[in-house]
Formats: sequence, C-alpha cells, structure tokens
Amino acid sequence: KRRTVRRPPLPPGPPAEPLIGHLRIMPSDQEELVFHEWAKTYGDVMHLRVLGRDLIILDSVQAATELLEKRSALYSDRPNFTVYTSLMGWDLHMGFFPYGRRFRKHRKLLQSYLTQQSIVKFQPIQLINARYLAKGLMENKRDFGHYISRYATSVVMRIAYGHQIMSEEDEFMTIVNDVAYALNNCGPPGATIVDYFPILQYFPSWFPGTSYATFAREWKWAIDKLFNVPYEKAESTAEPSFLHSQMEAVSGKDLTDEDIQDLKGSAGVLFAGGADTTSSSLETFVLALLHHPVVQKKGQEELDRVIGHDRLPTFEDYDALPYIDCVTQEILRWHPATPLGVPHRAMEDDIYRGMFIPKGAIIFSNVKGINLDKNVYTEPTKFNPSRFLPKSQGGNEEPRPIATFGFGRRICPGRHLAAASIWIAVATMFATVNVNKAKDEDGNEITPEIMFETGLTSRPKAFSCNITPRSEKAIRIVARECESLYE
Ligand code: HEM
Repeated sequence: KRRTVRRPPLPPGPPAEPLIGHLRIMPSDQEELVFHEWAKTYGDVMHLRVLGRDLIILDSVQAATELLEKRSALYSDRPNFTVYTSLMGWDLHMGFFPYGRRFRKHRKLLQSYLTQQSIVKFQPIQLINARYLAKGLMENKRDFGHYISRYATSVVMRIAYGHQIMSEEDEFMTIVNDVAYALNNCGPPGATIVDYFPILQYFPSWFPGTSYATFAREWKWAIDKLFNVPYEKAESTAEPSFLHSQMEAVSGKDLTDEDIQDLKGSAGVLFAGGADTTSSSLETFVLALLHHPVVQKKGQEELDRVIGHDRLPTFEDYDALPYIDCVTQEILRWHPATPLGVPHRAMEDDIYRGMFIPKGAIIFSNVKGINLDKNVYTEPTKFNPSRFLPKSQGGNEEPRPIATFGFGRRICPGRHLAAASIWIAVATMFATVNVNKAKDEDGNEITPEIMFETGLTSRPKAFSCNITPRSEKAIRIVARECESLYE
C-alpha cells in the first residue's frame, strides 16, 4: 500500500478568492503598514497568494532571522524583478542578482571594501561633507532636501568614483535625484503584477496593473546614466576610489564585456545603494524633529556638554555621545528607508514551525512592521531615541533595529557606512542648526503630516521646515572648516 505524505499547511493569511487569490486586497500604498495590521490577526509568518504566486510576509525578527539567516542556504536568492531589471535597467545592480557565481563575486568585492574596519578610512570624506551640509543648511538658499541629498551623494560618489560634488549644478546630483524619483515611485519591488507575469510587460499601458511597467520604461534613461556617466568620467581621474582600485586590479588585461559590466555595476551599486537610502533617512530625521522637538533639545544639550561651542563633533567623539547614537538608531527604526526590505526567494520547499513554505515563494521581511513590534518597543510609533539607553540612564534598553539592514547572506553590505554617515550628519546638525516648523502667511506653525512615499526606497512626502544657524560662532566655525574643500 502506498502511503500518502501529507504536506503541512501553508502559513495563515486573509481569506483568498479562487484563482486570483489575494490580488484584489493587495494594498498599493504603504503595504508595510497593511501587512503589519494583518499580521496582528494572522501571525508573524503570513501567506498570501497572488495569481498563483506565493508570498510569505515575515513580521518578527525571530522569524526573519530563523529563515533568512539560519537557513540562508535556502533563502538567499532574489525573485524575478522584471520591472526593476529588464524594464528599468537595474540589471547591473547586484542587489537584484539571483544567488550564484556572479552575485558572490560582486558581494565579496563590496563586502570587503565596506567592513567596519575598512570604512574608518572614509571618515574624513564623511566629516568634511557633513560640514558642507551644515554650511548649505545655514545659507538656506535651497530646500533643505537638496543639501541632504548633496551630502549623501557626495559621500558615496567620492568613495565609488573619487568625485567630490562642489557645485549645485553638478551633473551627478541631477542623476541621483532622477534615480531617487524613479525608485520612490515604481511600486513594491518584485511584487507588481508584471514581476509575477513577465509576459505582461509586452501588454499596452492601459492593461490593468501594467502602469508600473510603463513608468519603469519611461525612467530607464536615468538608471542607464547612473551606471554609465560616472564610470566614463572616472576613467580619466586618478583620485583613489573603489572604481580606481578595481581598475588597477584588472590593468593590463583585455577586458571582456562582462568585465566592463562588472566594473560599472559594482561601482554603480555603491552610488545607487548608498545615496538615496542615506538621504531618505536624514529627511526622516528632520520630519521626526518637527514632531518631537525634545529630541533636538536633548541632542544639543549632549553636544554642548561634551564638545562645547568652540569646535564641531568628529568621529573621535563617538563614545562620548551616546544620545546621538540612539538618535541614529531611532531614525533607522522609526521609518526604515526600505520599509519592506528587498525580497528573498525560497530556493527549496521548506517547513517552518509546522508550516509549509513552497519553493519559489517570495519572502518579504516587513522591516517597518518588525520595527513597530509592540512586544519589543514601547509606544513604537513615537520617535524616542532614549528607548535604547540603559535603564540606569532612564532608557528602556530596547534592542537596536537590526531588521533595517536585512538578513543573512543578502544583508546590506553598506550598513556600517550608512550608520556612520547618518551619525556624523546628525551630530553636526545638532551642533550647528536649529530645526523648527515653518510658518504660514498668517504666522501659524505648519505641522507636516507623517506620510511616506511607496517604492523600493521610501522618503517622507515633501514637507516644509525652517532651518536656521544656531549662532554666529557656529557660522564662522563651519565656514572655516569648509575652507579645506575649496583648496
Ligand atoms: C540607511 C541606509 C540603508 C538602508 C536602510 C539599507 C537597507 C538595505 C536592505 C534592507 C537591503 C536588503 C537586505 C536583504 O536582502 O535582506 C540592502 C541591500 C543592499 N544595500 Fe543597503 N541600505 C542602506 C545603505 C546602503 C549603503 C550606504 C550602501 C552602499 C554603499 C548599500 C548597498 C547595498 C547593496 C549593494 C545591497 C544588495 C545586497 C545583496 O543583494 O546582497 N546600502 N540595503
């Protein structure tokens, strides 16, 4: 007699319709918050099916760590990102590569360039650009978002290509802004209808669900520029950079097409992965300050006590400024720049906690949902950096938001660099400027809504604020510190 082996049940999820599954209830905006609400009913491992594709949503650090990290041999692949790769042109970005030889090659290069020890050599770049950020914010000739974006872009541009952004009209600023717009508006990564059914990319734009595909096609030129223009320009500069070191490694060799694509791609991901995420996080910081002014007060008090008013903070002050570190962690927790992470793909059938996870399932770690876990964070929607402080200093000793940078073999290789860039920018801003609410024509304060864009990366929806220098002395110190940039 043949025994039939019974497959364990799929993880729970909301009721589905025949054939189309959850298609009609799939959110198209702020999915992370909707998924987090559903998880309260269905649990931290949830199953959704859209047109025959299985999606697994992980809504706790425990589930994400146990699957994506402890079982990383099964979960390190990426799903099909038709909209991002074939249509928008991100196919040189290793973040979208399937797990395999080429992925491992790029990953190794980038990871070893960005370890906690190796990024120390980039601190002078971060420091001078943080001061240049303060100068811009104090002069206030443009929207604050411009200076934040210039800061984040300058840091990664110099590391990737050896190029320092000096002029407001720098071509790379335009490239990065265009790419940010494309990334912020192209829908959930790997989870649009065209990603499930690549054939739909050939359907006309009026066909239901193909609008993201049309958008992606229309913005492909921006991503092409991102990979090609800085690469072409960097060929003629001798400044030390990631690209320069890679070029030296292959000098004297006849480069194949794949070699050139590898060079363009691996330098391009530094720029692409690092600029928009860091600037989104700093805009989130400004928005949070408008809603929680006490954070600015506490941050400035710590700086004034430790550093005084005669100099600006440096990386050497890190250990003496624990509150600034907590602010950095709270920015990363409160609204992570990639709220749904970057999806992984199950490479084999698996069973977890008695539930069946089918091969090919697309696995989302709901980073924002995880960071809002009430079992871990008290009043999770409140921006409260003190939550990380030890109890002896009035804190809650809550854990750092590790989900923000993802999990396992695909964890963000730029995480140390990103945290350091945010830290020095926050410290420098506290030392030099006051962030306050803007006022309307009648002199009433404008409190912006806490709203974010939906895309692979997510920044606050446009808002206004009033940033002013903290003192005449701060203006003079910043101006003096920035002189070396012009030499
Ligand atoms: C606040 C800033 C940042 C956030 C929130 C962030 C977040 C993430 C997340 C969630 C992932 C996916 C991890 C996973 O699949 O589990 C990722 C991947 C990646 N990030 Fe970041 N990141 C940031 C900054 C950076 C920086 C500064 C760089 C480079 C300089 C960078 C380069 C990359 C790359 C190349 C990948 C793809 C890794 C892979 O697929 O193996 N990121 N990032």
